Amino acid sequence: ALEKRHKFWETQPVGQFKDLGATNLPEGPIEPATPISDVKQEPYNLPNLYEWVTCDMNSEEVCNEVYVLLTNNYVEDDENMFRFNYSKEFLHWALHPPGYFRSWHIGVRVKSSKKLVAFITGIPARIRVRDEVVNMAEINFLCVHKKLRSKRLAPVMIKEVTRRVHLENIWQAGYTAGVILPTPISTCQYWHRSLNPKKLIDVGFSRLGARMTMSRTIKLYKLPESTVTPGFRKMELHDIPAVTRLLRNYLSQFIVAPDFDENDVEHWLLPKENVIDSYLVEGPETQEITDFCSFYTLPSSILGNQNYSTLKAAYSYYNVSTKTPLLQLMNDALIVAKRKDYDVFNALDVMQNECFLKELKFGPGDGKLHYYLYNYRIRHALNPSELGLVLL
Ligand SMILES: CCCCCCCCCCCCCC(=O)CSCCNC(=O)CCNC(=O)[C@H](O)C(C)(C)COP(=O)(O)OP(=O)(O)OC[C@H]1O[C@@H](n2cnc3c(N)ncnc32)[C@H](O)[C@@H]1OP(=O)(O)O
Ligand SMILES: CN(C)Cc1n[nH]c2ccc(-c3ccc(F)cc3OCCn3ccnc3)cc12
Repeated sequence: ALEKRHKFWETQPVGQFKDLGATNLPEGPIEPATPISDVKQEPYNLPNLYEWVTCDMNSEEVCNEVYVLLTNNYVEDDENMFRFNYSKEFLHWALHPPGYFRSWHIGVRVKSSKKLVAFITGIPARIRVRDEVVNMAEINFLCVHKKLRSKRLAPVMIKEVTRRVHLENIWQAGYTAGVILPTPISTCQYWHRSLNPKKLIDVGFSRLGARMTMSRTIKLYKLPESTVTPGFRKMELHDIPAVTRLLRNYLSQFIVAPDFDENDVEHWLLPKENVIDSYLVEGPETQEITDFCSFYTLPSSILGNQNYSTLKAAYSYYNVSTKTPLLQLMNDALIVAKRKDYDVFNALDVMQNECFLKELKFGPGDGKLHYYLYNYRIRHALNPSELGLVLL
């Protein structure tokens, strides 16, 4: 990463690789906020053929155009065998949290054909860094059509979303990526737990272990039909206050974590079919909520396989254990995911996930996920276990 020139990122208020050794730089904002009147009022220039469009994700038609762009042009694994296939319901959920700004859902169209060829989004989020709660934008879904790659469109998209975020008097952002950019605040490993090993091997996601037969592999990953924890049930509307208390308390131990209130918990954690699943453990006598686990649904398209077109994947989201061992709680999450026909359960090594990954038969993924803050310096990179933030 040191010899690589980052012509765009070297111009941005982010930790720079050249500053890696320096320990005298203060933690916190890199550039000060400016008066809104000093923010560039008009959009950045796009190449002539293209125009900006604000995407109303409440419009079925626009949401579908975004869905089609991402389905064909969004993130692939390193071997280009799979591509994220976020559903329309998922995109609607991901982009409409409390206080969202439609102006932060930014598209680029071809002027003549009106075809959507690029996209980038921001959503507002209160993120605590140590004991500072910072109003940030979470940036996601940056996508340039495969035919328009390597034309330096991404820097323009990034500058435009930055400008629109600044207009709302927000000066920091958080984002994650599979690529190394100046400069990660933490680098996490992702892990996969097979639920449908036969399909995973058929599509090339997994390989049959040495000295393993298919039937031995199926038996290795077998799970019980029903969950084992007494009082384990789906989260419901009336659980929001208790889940908020439980989650806020749990997340307070991490250096970087969302500062969720009840409105945020209602949006991000109340179950939504095929989008977000949340379960909790309610004590028998006291009705006290002692534990919580959640996962989101993000399928991947399987590129070039005759028998299957989609991998149904669950991604570990926020989990809290105060009474039920995290190992047992997450095993119940696996049991639920298997029963709901997921092929694989994914998790990052963030928070306390390290403690269950190996024991629950997760295998390491083939890449890393890097976490970034924009215009906010962290003196030392964090261990994944110091991160309490999961981005979609
Ligand atoms: C205060 C508010 C602040 C808000 C903004 C905060 C910052 C938000 C930042 C965004 C966070 C997004 C988070 C997110 O969405 C989750 S990460 C997923 C990103 N999307 C994909 O991987 C989809 C498939 N790939 C593409 O669509 C294109 O390859 C993209 C569009 C990725 C790059 O298009 P391209 O045609 O391949 O490339 P050029 O246009 O020629 O541009 C090359 C320049 O772009 C830099 N680049 C490449 N990938 C990047 C990435 N993932 N983040 C940031 N920068 C990235 C690259 O280093 C180079 O700059 P450098 O020369 O300096 O090295
Ligand atoms: C987080 N969010 C910003 C999407 C995103 N962008 N870039 C990424 C790179 C890796 C992961 C990731 C995160 C957790 C995980 F268990 C597996 C992952 O990727 C596997 C490789 N892969 C990529 C596409 N299909 C399969 C997500 C992302």
